[in-house]
Amino acid sequence: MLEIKNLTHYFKDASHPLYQDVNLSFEPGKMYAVVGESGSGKTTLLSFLAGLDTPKQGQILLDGKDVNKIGLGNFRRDDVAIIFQSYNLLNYMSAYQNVKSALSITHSKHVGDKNYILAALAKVGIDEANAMKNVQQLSGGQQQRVAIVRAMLVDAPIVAADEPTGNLDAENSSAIVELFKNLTRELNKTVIIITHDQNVAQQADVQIQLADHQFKAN
Ligand SMILES: Nc1ncnc2c1ncn2[C@@H]1O[C@H](COP(=O)(O)OP(=O)(O)OP(=O)(O)O)[C@@H](O)[C@H]1O
Repeated sequence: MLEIKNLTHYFKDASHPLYQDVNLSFEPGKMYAVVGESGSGKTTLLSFLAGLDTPKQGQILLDGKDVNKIGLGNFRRDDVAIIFQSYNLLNYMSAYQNVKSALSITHSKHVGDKNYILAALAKVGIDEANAMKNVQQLSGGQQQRVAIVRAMLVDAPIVAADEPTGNLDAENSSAIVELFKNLTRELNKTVIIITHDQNVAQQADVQIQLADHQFKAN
């Protein structure tokens, strides 16, 4: 379980904190949507949960262990996979090679298992012919499906996504979130998505609203 304990953060002025003494837990097998007005601190929160930055006060714990004790480098490599709005696939490679190289970097036991990778891509609607094409020949929705498979198949228990449907139309975006949700349960991941899209947020198991220096989960 991923936990936030007594988190307080401000950038310049301690008397105007972005968050003040907040606590929150994220369970495996659940998808969380982080929502809030522009400037409410969604991206900053994700940067703490993904080990990219450290809050001024408080702790981020994974299974009871402070991520600073795990080491932020180790935490980022072993425990977190990140998905970006712009997919961030390696654009000189095929979909298959993109997933395979992520499994290789993270020393996954599935790295040599071509059928395993192709089956995962097929499940999200990328057939073998598309899996072997250069990713630049795929549509935006298809590329985001590849990015999701890539993040979900590595062993990391946490998947963090910043506006993963920001570049997609409503239909594609709903399909992508449904896919996320199914994979979250199937692979027992903790998935945390920042979104401005109310429809996306409503598909999550838990919505976390950032407002007035606090987090409200419902
Ligand atoms: N490195 C920084 N130095 C100073 N202020 C920062 C820094 N990063 C973010 N901020 C400020 O902290 C606040 C929260 O920023 P953050 O990007 O987390 O908000 P957000 O909710 O993700 O916004 P948006 O929806 O517009 O992306 C903003 O007022 C921003 O200007």
